[in-house]
Amino acid sequence: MTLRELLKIPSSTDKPIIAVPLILGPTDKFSPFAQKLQQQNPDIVEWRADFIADDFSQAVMWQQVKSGAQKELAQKDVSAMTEAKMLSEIDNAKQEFIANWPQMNAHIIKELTSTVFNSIGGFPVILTYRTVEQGGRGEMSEVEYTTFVVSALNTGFPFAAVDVEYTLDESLRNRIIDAAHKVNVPVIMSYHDFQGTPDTLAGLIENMSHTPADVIKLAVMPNNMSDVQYLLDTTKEAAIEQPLITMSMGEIGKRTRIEGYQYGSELTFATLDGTSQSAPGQLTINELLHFWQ
Ligand SMILES: O=C1C[C@@](O)(C(=O)O)C[C@@H](O)[C@@H]1O
Repeated sequence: MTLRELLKIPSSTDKPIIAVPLILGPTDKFSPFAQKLQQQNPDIVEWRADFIADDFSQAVMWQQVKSGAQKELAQKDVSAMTEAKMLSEIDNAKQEFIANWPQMNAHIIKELTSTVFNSIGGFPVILTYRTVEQGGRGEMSEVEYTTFVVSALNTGFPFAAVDVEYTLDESLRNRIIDAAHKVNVPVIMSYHDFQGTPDTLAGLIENMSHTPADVIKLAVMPNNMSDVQYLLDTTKEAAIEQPLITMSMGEIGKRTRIEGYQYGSELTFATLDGTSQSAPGQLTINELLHFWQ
C-alpha cells in the first residue's frame, strides 16, 4: 500500500505528499496560518503538539492554580495565623488537584485538539509530539508524552496519522500504537539524529520496520554530500513492507526534500512561508513546486 492510500490522500501526480508543520504556541493566533494553508493547499498538516502541550502540563497548571490562590490571599487583610492556615490549605488542595488531574488533562487535550481541527478547515492532520531528545520542544516525561498522545487519539477527532518516536520505551510505544489502531489511525514510527548520519541506516530502518508501525520515518543530519547520497541510496534499497519517509536535514540535505521521492520517500515536509520551519533545511511549498516543474 502506498502512503497516499494509507493516509487517504489521493492525487494524480507522481510527487510525494507535502506536509506542512503547524508549530503554534499558546499565545500564537491560528488564523494567519489557516489563511496561508487555504492559499497554498498542501496535502496534510503536521500538528507539532510539543510547541503547545507543555504549557498545559500538570506542573504548569498546578503552578497557575497555586499562584492564583496566593495572590487572592495576599489581597486579603488577614492575621499571620489565618494566613499560615490558608497556605497549608493550598498545599492540601494539591492532593485534590492531583486526584482530579486525569479528567482535567483529558479536557484540556480535547480543547487543544478541537482548536486545531476547527482552525484549519478540513485538512488532514498528523499528530506529533516531538521530545527535546529527538530535536523538538517536548519536555514531558515518557509517561506524560504517552498519556498526551493516547488522550488526543481518544478525543474522537479523526487524525490522519500519529507520530511515535522509536526511542520511546517499547511498552509505552506499543500503548500508543494500540490506541491508534483501535481508532484506525496509522502510526508513523520516527527516528531523528540532529548530529549526524549513522552509518547503520539500513539496519535502523529494518529494525524500525519490525515494530507494529505502519510507516517508517527517518530524519538525519548529513555532514557532507556523501551522507546525503548514502541516505538516498539506503532509501532506495530498503526492502520493508511499510511506506518510508526519509530526509537529510540542514542546508546540504535540501536535495533529499526535493528528490527523495525518486528514491522511494513518499512524503516531504515544507513550510508555507519559509519562516516557520520545524527542522533545518525545509523549503517552502513554492520552492518545491518550482523545482518539480
Ligand atoms: O519527522 C519530521 C521531519 C522533520 O524533522 C524534517 O526534517 O522535516 C520535521 C518534523 O516536524 C517532522 O516531525
